[in-house]
Amino acid sequence: MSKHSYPLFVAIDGPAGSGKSSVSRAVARKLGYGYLDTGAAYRALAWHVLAQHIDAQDADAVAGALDTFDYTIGTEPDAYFVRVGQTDVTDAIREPQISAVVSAIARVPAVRTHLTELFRTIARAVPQPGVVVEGRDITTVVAPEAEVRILLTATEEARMARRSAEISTQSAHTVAEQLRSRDRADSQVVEFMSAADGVTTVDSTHLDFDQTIDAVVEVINTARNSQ
Ligand SMILES: Nc1ncnc2c1ncn2[C@@H]1O[C@H](COP(=O)(O)OP(=O)(O)O)[C@@H](O)[C@H]1O
Ligand SMILES: Nc1ccn([C@@H]2O[C@H](COP(=O)(O)OP(=O)(O)O)[C@@H](O)[C@H]2O)c(=O)n1
Repeated sequence: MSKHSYPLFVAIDGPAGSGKSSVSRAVARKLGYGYLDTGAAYRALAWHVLAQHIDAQDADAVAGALDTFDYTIGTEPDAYFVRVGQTDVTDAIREPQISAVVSAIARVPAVRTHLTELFRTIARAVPQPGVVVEGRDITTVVAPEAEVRILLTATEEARMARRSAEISTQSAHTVAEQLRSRDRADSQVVEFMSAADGVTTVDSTHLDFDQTIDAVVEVINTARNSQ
């Protein structure tokens, strides 16, 4: 199959709370593209590991859990869902107990290799003319050849404030501490705090949500026009 029969690949990376999921989904909706949230797969595997009473710190046991990991995700921006087997885990994977162990799951090399392949397969299969794929290592590992590569950033202060506004069950202090410690753990595995060569940075610190969407769409349009 020639390269042009695949959807246009928009790769977006960034730290927790930078707006990757919400902005990517809105951009996909606006452009009529598919949307792939890769963090959901790491979270769903963490959910599966906990459901199987596997120790999340036991790398071999976590890698073993991939054999029974039956994962489905919706790539329509308006019909997002995440399933493991027959169980809808869309909301369950956002719970604090999942966020607390997901970095341990994500540092297992066999997990990263397996999920990276899965992301490439899912992204290629979307029916739309393009796909927005967001995570931590999309611009660098999953799709370094992507037509559009963006690092979405915001100051730590802005990211913490946005995330704690979403979570009412925990104090702002707890949310900030957990986010900071997850970013620290994730940074040891993949680089997502600074842009790799050829990656365009969009800093949303002083942009509101709609302005951030416009900034990302502009990067996509510029890249498309130069191809
Ligand atoms: N530019 C922005 N200005 C204000 N709020 C934003 C902006 N971008 C994202 N948000 C909000 O911040 C929160 C975190 O965004 P989210 O997409 O979950 O981040 P990530 O996927 O990077 O962790 C959401 O409530 C989202 O609506
Ligand atoms: N491409 C990716 C995406 C997520 N992840 C891992 O999955 C976790 C959850 O990702 P997420 O995108 O849902 O996290 P948020 O930033 O949205 O809270 C991250 O903390 C990473 O440990 C990863 O390692 N590589």
